[in-house]
Amino acid sequence: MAASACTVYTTTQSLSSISSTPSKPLQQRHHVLLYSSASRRSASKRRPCLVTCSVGDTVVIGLAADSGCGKSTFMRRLTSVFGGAAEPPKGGNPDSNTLISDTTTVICLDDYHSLDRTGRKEKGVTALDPRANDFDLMYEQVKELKEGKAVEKPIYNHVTGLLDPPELINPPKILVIEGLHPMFDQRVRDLLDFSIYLDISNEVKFAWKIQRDMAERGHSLESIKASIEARKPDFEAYIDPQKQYADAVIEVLPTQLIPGDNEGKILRVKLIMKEGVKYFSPVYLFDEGSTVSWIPCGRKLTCSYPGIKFFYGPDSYYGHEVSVLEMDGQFDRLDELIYVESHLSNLSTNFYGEVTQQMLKHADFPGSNNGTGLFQTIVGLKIRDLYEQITATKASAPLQASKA
Ligand SMILES: Nc1ncnc2c1ncn2[C@@H]1O[C@H](COP(=O)(O)OP(=O)(O)OP(=O)(O)O)[C@@H](O)[C@H]1O
Ligand SMILES: O=C(CO)[C@H](O)[C@H](O)COP(=O)(O)O
Repeated sequence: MAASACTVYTTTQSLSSISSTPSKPLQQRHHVLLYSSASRRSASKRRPCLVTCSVGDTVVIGLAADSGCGKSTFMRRLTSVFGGAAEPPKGGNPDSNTLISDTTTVICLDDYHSLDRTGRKEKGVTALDPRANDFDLMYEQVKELKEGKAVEKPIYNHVTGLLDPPELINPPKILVIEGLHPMFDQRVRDLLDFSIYLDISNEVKFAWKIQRDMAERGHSLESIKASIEARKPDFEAYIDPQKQYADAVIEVLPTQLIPGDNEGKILRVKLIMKEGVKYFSPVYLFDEGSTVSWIPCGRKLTCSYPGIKFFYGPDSYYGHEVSVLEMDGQFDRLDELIYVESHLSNLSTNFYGEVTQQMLKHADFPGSNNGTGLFQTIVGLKIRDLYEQITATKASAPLQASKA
């Protein structure tokens, strides 16, 4: 990685001298944030790095999905690929949505809600509606972080439904912005080095919501149905269209191995990978560019009913050339995944069996026995590879320039 340490700033140094002048005063754009004016003022300031920071080295990843679609689980798999645990900022707001590890910082875009729960109710808008979100601030802060500058990011408190005073976010090596709208605003989209969309079909979303909200949160079946229905129009208008911009889409559908199944327990999962994306080369099964249908069950892979079926082939997705890897069914024995792994190529692993090792390490995470866990792990490894390629390119750039 390029060892381009930036200036060590002091807290007394004028902020305007170290950050570009915004097009309009930040205070003006904050008028709908509901926390106190003192904390609002501090949110509008960008605090410089207090120790050292790297300039423009932050790789930015976008992860879009509706609520309850597995973003947190995916993030836990991703941060694990880089090693070390991800934790909320130390000594900060206990209801912070941010997760920090040695390499990654994951920020939740719910923190850019410009209307709190009451505000949304009064205005009759959902959190999915762009009018309930501050895209100007999101753009400015993601840009600042990408440029190696620290920001004071607001916090949306899911416990109280209020906007809490902001928290300091230092520029990490990898910034993940996860939530409802990472690809909605073109300015934010253009800052992303890689983007992922978790596309959970309505049937599966419903099954997962029931599992979680009935078992863990005590909601009734009727209230879950009502909340899904209420979100649908805005989901279709503002969230779902973002998948056309994603570099990788993980699509989760009911199985086709059991006709008429609507339990949502056995899943058909597709990994849709865009061709021609810089620093990203799609994974393939057996032979790159061919169309392959594969049932691995037999002597080397234990499969109980209804078995496992893989598919791989080229396709078109929103007018883009893509490669699709699909897995229908679930593993009986996770250690046998090595057999499947050995038939996949371009996995960007550091050693043979790394995918299987990662999956075994997190066998207790939801989706570990099916394509959701497998493809999330693979995308995590591809992101590590992308990060390593970007930083290697940056590190060699001054060398190339000095040779010229
Ligand atoms: N791959 C999976 N297989 C089965 N169930 C899953 C899977 N991923 C997530 N779930 C279910 O969905 C629930 C929500 O998952 P998770 O917390 O990762 O989603 P989220 O998108 O971060 O949710 P939220 O935005 O509401 O915080 C889990 O508790 C689990 O019940
Ligand atoms: O879609 C969501 C993203 O997670 C939430 O519903 C949104 O952030 C509002 O949160 P809450 O329901 O806690 O007020």
